[in-house]
Amino acid sequence: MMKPIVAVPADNRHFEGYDWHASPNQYISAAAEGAGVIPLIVPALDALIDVDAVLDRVDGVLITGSRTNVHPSLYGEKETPEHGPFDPARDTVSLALIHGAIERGLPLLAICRGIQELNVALGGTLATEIQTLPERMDHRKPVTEIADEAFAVRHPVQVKEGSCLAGIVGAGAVSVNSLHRQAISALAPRLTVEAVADDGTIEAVSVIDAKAFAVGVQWHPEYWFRTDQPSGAIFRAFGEAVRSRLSFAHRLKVSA
Ligand SMILES: N[C@@H](CCC(=O)NCCCC(=O)O)C(=O)O
Repeated sequence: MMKPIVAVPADNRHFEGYDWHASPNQYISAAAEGAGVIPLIVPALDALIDVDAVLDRVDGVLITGSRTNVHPSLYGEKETPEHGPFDPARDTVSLALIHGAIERGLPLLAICRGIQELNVALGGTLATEIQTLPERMDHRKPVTEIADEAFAVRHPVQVKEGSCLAGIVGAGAVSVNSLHRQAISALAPRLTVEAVADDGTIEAVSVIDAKAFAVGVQWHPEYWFRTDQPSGAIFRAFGEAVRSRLSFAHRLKVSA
């Protein structure tokens, strides 16, 4: 069977004097090696990207984390300095990929900014600077230049019995890393909670009645997919869902 292709929305970045459509290697490598798929970075060019044309050609969607935040106007809030920085072109492409993947039954894995985009795409809201809210832990990235320290496992989440994630990593406590200052506030009506942190932060969700794997996690399984069992299992499960979608589409084509 052909290798499946998974769409990954790019971030807009400026470095070396150029504007780039870029995606961090940790997601691209985890998709290629951990899930066994071909990652296809989709430029964040706002409405110039025909997302339907992309979705016609791919077998799954991986939404990455990013330092930027979803623009608050997309969930009905006024912009403040605390909401930034933004990447509105990524918002446009990413939210369209999420909508399209769910509609078409393409497997979807959404990580960090990705779970936040998934919640906003389906009508939920986000809280910002969650470390300032009563009884909440500090979920922000540790201050260090060493990536292994920044992405080190920091706190447990409780994975719910009977959830999609429990079928992958087991129910109960799973240790995760944490590099975010926003989190889900009002949960979108089509989402169900799969895991929570001890301070009540929603750490994982899935789409109710999804036609395929459709999971979001607030942590970063992509960083440790080679060495951490639950992280590797999430990427393997995503890869299996994508392969089974490709073989289903292939069978349909052959029988047509
Ligand atoms: N902007 C959101 C999303 C956080 C996220 O995706 N972090 C990954 C970036 C990690 C880094 O800073 O290197 C938030 O802060 O909640």
